[in-house]
Order: sequence, then C-alpha cells, then structure tokens
Amino acid sequence: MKQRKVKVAIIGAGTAGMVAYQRARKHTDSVLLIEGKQYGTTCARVGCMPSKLLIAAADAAHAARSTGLFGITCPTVAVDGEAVMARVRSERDRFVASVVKSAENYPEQDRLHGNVRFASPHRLMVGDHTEVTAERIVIATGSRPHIPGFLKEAGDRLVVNDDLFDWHDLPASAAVFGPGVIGLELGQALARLGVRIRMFGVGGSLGSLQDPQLRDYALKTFNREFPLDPDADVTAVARSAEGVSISFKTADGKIVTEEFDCLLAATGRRPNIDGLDIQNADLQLDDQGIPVFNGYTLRCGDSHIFIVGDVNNEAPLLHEAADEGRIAGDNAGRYPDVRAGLRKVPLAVVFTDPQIASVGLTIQQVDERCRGHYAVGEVSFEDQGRSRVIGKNRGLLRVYGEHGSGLFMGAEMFGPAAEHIAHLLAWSAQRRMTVSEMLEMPFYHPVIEEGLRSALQDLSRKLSMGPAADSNCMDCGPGV
Ligand SMILES: Cc1cc2nc3c(=O)[nH]c(=O)nc-3n(C[C@H](O)[C@H](O)[C@H](O)COP(=O)(O)OP(=O)(O)OC[C@H]3O[C@@H](n4cnc5c(N)ncnc54)[C@H](O)[C@@H]3O)c2cc1C
Ligand SMILES: NC(=O)c1ccc[n+]([C@@H]2O[C@H](COP(=O)([O-])OP(=O)(O)OC[C@H]3O[C@@H](n4cnc5c(N)ncnc54)[C@H](O)[C@@H]3O)[C@@H](O)[C@H]2O)c1
Repeated sequence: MKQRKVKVAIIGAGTAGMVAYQRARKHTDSVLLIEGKQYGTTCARVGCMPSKLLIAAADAAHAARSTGLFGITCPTVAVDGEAVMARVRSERDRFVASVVKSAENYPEQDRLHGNVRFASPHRLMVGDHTEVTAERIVIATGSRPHIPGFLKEAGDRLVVNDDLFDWHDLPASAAVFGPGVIGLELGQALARLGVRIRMFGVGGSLGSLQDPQLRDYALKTFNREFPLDPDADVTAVARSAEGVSISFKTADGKIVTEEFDCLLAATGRRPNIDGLDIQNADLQLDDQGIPVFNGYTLRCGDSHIFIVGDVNNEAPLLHEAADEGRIAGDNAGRYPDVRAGLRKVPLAVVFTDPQIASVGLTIQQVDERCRGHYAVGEVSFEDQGRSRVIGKNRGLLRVYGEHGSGLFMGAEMFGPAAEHIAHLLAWSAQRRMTVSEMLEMPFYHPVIEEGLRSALQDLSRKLSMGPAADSNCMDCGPGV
C-alpha cells in the first residue's frame, strides 16, 4: 500500500471537484484530485450537454412539422434515428474530450485514480493501492440515477439517461417513469423524434414547477403531445417477449396493458455518499445520511471537510456545482481561514418546449417569507405580440412581489424564451430590485420581454404601486 500526504484531497473529478482543484491550487501546491471512474463529468457525458443535443434534434423536427402555420409545406419530415444519435454521440464526445483534456493537463503528481473511502477523518483509502493522509478534504462525488425496485422487472429493457446517449438508433416506443426535469426533457424530445411515449408519475408533481396554476397549464400542454399521468396507478411492469409490458389503471378505473420497446427510469437521483464510509469521517449526518454543512462556506460542521455539488443534495445544477467548488476550493486551500462565499439567487431552467423556469423564491417560500403579504402578477403568452408572430404563443409567467417594500421576490414561467427571461429576473432579484425599478428598464418592441413587462405592470398594480394596465397603450405597440 502506497502512502501519500497532502494538504488538500478532493474526491471526485466532476465539475465541482475540478473547480475546487483549480481554486485550492491557487493557495498551495499540495493538492490531490482523486477520481473513481473516468474523467469527463456527468454534465458532458450523460447530463446537460447530450440531453440538450437530443432536444436540439427534436426541436428541429418539431419546427419542420410546424411550418403549416406560416403557409409553408414541408412535404414529409423524416427522422433518421441513426443520424440523430450519431450527432448526439459525436458532439457529446467533443465536449467530453475537452473536459478530459483539461483534467489530464493537471500535473501528474496531483492526480490519482481509484474509488475513495474514509478510514478516519484525515485518512482516505484509494482503491486497494494507496492510503492518503490529507489535512483538508473536499467531497465532490456527485449523484446517480435512483431506480425504484419494481421498475427492475423491465430487465434488460430498463434504461437510464446514462444509457440513452449511447443509443445507435431510436426505439419505436418508450415508457417514461418520472415526469421530473429529466423525464420531461428526454420524454418530450423522444416524442418529437417520433418515439411513442407514455409518461407515468407519482404524487402529481411536474418538472420543477411549484406554482399550482403553472403546473396545471403545463400538464394540459404536455398532454396534447403525449399521454402523461403525474399520479399514475401502475399495477405491473414486466419484461415481455418483445419489450416491456406495463399495466395501469385508466381514469375510468379499467386496467390497461401497453407494450413498449423500453422503459426509461427518470425517477430522481441519489447523492454518491453511501459508498464513502462516511461514518468514519466523524461528521454529523442529516436524516438522509448527508453531512450537515454550511451553505455559504460548504464546510461540514467545524471540521476540515467540505462537501460540494450534487452530493450535498441542495441544488443539483451545474452552475451551483461550479460555485460551490470555487468556494470550497478556496476555503480548503487557505484553511483554517474559512470564508463565506457569494451564493447566487436560485435560477433553474428546464429545456422543454415551452421551457420551464424558476427564479428566486417559490410561491410557497414567498408566502412564508412575506407572511401572506405578497401579490402575484401574471401574463399569458397566448396573445403576446412577438410570441404570436413567431407561433410560440403558449404559456404563462407569474411574478411575485412583497407588499409595502415592492421588492421582487421570485417567479415561475412556462413559456417562450424562458431561459432568457429567467436571467433578467434572476439578475433583478440579485440586485434586490423593486418591481418599480424593474419597470424603469428599457423594453424593445416587438419582443417576448414585453410579456415580462405586462406581468410586472400587473404585479405593480396589485401591490398598489402603479396604475392599472392601459389596454390601448400605443407606446407599447400592439399585442404586448
Ligand atoms: C440528464 C441530465 C441533464 C442535466 N441537465 C442539466 C442542465 O441542463 N443544466 C444544469 O444546470 N444541470 C443539469 N444537470 C445536472 C448537472 O449535470 C449536475 O448538477 C452536475 O453535473 C453535478 O456535478 P458534480 O461535480 O457534483 O458531479 P459529477 O460531475 O457527477 O462528478 C462526480 C465525480 O465523482 C466521482 N466519484 C463518485 N464517487 C467516488 C468515490 N467514492 N471515489 C472517487 N470518485 C468518486 C464520479 O466518478 C464523478 O466523476 C443534468 C443532469 C442530468 C443527469
Ligand atoms: N435543465 C436542467 O437544469 C436539468 C435537466 C436535467 C436534470 N437536472 C437536475 O437533475 C436533477 C434530477 O432530475 P430528475 O428528473 O432525476 O429528478 P426530479 O426530482 O426532477 O424528478 C423525479 C420525478 O420522478 C418521480 N418519481 C419518483 N418515483 C417514481 C415512481 N416510482 N414512478 C413514477 N415517477 C416517480 C417524481 O415524482 C418526480 O416527478 C434535477 O433536480 C435537476 O437539478 C437539471
């Protein structure tokens, strides 16, 4: 068994771990980055990037099928599954290669391969070959798909996102379990690429939506494209001769059995904490077995250990993993001088069509924070000028503001260009702007952002801070 002594050890070379490594290295030369499997990160290999590549192909197919609205006919729209998946894989491989190259450029002595377990608070066992003693440790081990036991009945036809991006062709049909963020993004993309989809959920939730009005609107919209029951009563899942058979109760109480080529489990993710022998780290754990940590310093209790990215189970998103890696890397590097880092306003985007976006506090958090003294401004995109012009006139935006202070608190959106509008809203929230200050900003014409202005005007009026919206506002142009 080899022995290594270092100032900082980082477990996991995903996004959070690589950023932590780069930051810690600014404070000390004695940093070791340990990866259990392969370089390349979840984001590039099986997450953000390949999912968006599949969605881009689906968007192209959908756009080609939707030209009739403009008086343009595309005689036939054919999806070549092999070509679609070839592009997904080759572009994915480019993204992975660039990340692998960055990791391999780190000095050889700073890198180690092997699965890590804690032997004691300062001692790490790496595979069966090295014992590392570290003054400070950053846990950055990410998360993995969680598959409920009954779905395993699908046998070799059970797939998760990790498998999908290696496909060489598209299946004819897929049952998707979990209408969460991954299920909606991948399920809708497959449906638009011609795959017969049926989506099953439990408990009624939909994507990341917390506002009941948006959830109901979005549910109706998705159901126009493929059947989606967010609270399905599935009675059996079995591997059949041709694929997977799924029996479920319909709305009128009948049990129906439907055959699919495969079953995609998108039923949530679990932090990679259980394989770490974390009990040997002498940390206080929460009821899910995650070390209790400070969200501003990423430090576990008053220990020398930090926890970042998906593994801490707080905000499993790429930009949060990077921010946390930055804060923890700096703190581990200059330990014991531990400092609070800047945490940004919550921002999340789901790349469905229409897109889903959430900014700042949820409606439930606003209610709690403002003790009921808040108002909701709303706009429908169905009659919004620019959205109608481009044929994307579906969706709702709801913005939340506090009575008295007039502060903008948060928003949820299901609608066109949500990825862009969410940024304007997040930047405004982070600057702690009031609704009136947001309305002082320029809005061009005709743009989708004019819909945002309408929602803010509605909010301003409901907060008793502005006039009622003028339905014939000529300086706003028609259909804002
Ligand atoms: C399908 C999908 C789509 C997504 N789309 C988006 C998106 O559009 N936008 C967005 O913001 N987020 C998205 N995400 C989430 C985003 O990918 C994650 O939040 C982010 O990649 C987490 O980074 P990380 O560094 O915490 O983990 P990872 O990148 O998973 O890194 C963890 C590393 O730790 C290693 N490891 C684990 N255990 C050990 C051990 N015991 N010893 C040594 N090494 C170990 C792993 O091998 C891995 O390399 C998506 C996720 C998925 C699955
Ligand atoms: N665009 C993005 O930013 C993006 C995209 C993909 C993933 N992500 C990140 O990855 C995280 C994980 O995504 P996810 O979709 O795996 O988790 P999720 O929590 O969003 O969704 C899981 C879904 O599975 C459902 N479910 C659980 N058990 C089930 C069962 N037995 N049968 C049917 N449905 C069941 C849940 O009710 C939920 O709707 C997200 O929270 C997000 O942070 C982000």
